Amino acid sequence: MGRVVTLGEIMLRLSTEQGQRLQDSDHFCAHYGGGEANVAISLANYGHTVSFMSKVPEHSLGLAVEKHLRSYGVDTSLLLKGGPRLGTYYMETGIGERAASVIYDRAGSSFAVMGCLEWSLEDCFKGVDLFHVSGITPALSEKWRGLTKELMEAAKQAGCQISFDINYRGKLWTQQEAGKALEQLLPLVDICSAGEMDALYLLGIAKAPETTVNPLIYYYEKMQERFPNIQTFYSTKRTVHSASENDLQGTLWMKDSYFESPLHQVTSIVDRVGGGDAFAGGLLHGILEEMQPQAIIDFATAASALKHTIHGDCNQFNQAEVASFIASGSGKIIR
Ligand SMILES: O=C(O)C(=O)C[C@H](O)[C@H](O)CO
Repeated sequence: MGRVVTLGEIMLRLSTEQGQRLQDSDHFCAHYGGGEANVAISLANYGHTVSFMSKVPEHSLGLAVEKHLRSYGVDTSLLLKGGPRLGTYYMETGIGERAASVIYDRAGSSFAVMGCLEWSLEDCFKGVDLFHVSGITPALSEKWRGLTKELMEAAKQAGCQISFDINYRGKLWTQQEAGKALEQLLPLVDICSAGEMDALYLLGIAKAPETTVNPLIYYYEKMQERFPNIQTFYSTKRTVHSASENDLQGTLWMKDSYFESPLHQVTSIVDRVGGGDAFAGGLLHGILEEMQPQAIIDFATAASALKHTIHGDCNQFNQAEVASFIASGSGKIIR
């Protein structure tokens, strides 16, 4: 089992009941979530030793976040307390033809307004195998662009592998801002979640020629040419039939070869937020456990499919449960 640190913002999510509009709701379901916190929880579920680096206010909501993380076995010794507020987001839950929609209320949060690194970096990364970050953090402020890079450099110097999920959030920054930041950050990365849209719109890679048999392989190769330090790329291919029915397939570029999982026909989706984080968590688990590439992508995709059956942002299945879901062939899998 590995030792992992993830960094990012965690928020209170308030979501409507299915069939309700946000403006008409008189009650909400409360969950806590954030891309990198969700990955931390997945990895802790699989038995890794995981710490989550963030900052939350010193009041009941900060305490609730701490309890949430600890309930999944995530170490909170790097969770700083203080600052003005906890970021929040509202979700109008989707159903059928109507997709879910999100409103962020996170400006000025304790994490977003951090102006310097308040951790002792030597202690953070000593003995740590993997440091996981996502593009959500540098999107929060100009300051965080620099701080993210400093943290990645410190982790790298301490011998950690660096995992980065591009996780582009158009509500937080423009494609130009993201592209510029990625040029700075990706040279430090070993494992990267990036797909066709990221290659085209953030990294400025030209569209694959019409004759390309598998454009994704083309984009993975082009991204690796640009950032040869990145040995592993991964992403999901999702076909959305409705808010409650998606086809999901995981893809992986590793050891200069392409792997893809069986196609999962995910129906009766309860909550797809965090599906990508469950996928990343499964992928990183496979890498930490030195599984074969095909087994890694199968595990990660199955973990993501399972997450879609659970309310809230985080994956709540352990290693044995994901493995038995794969073994039973349950769910609709097309091979
Ligand atoms: O959108 C964000 O910034 C979040 O971190 C909220 C969710 O937890 C995240 O989108 C799930 O990937």
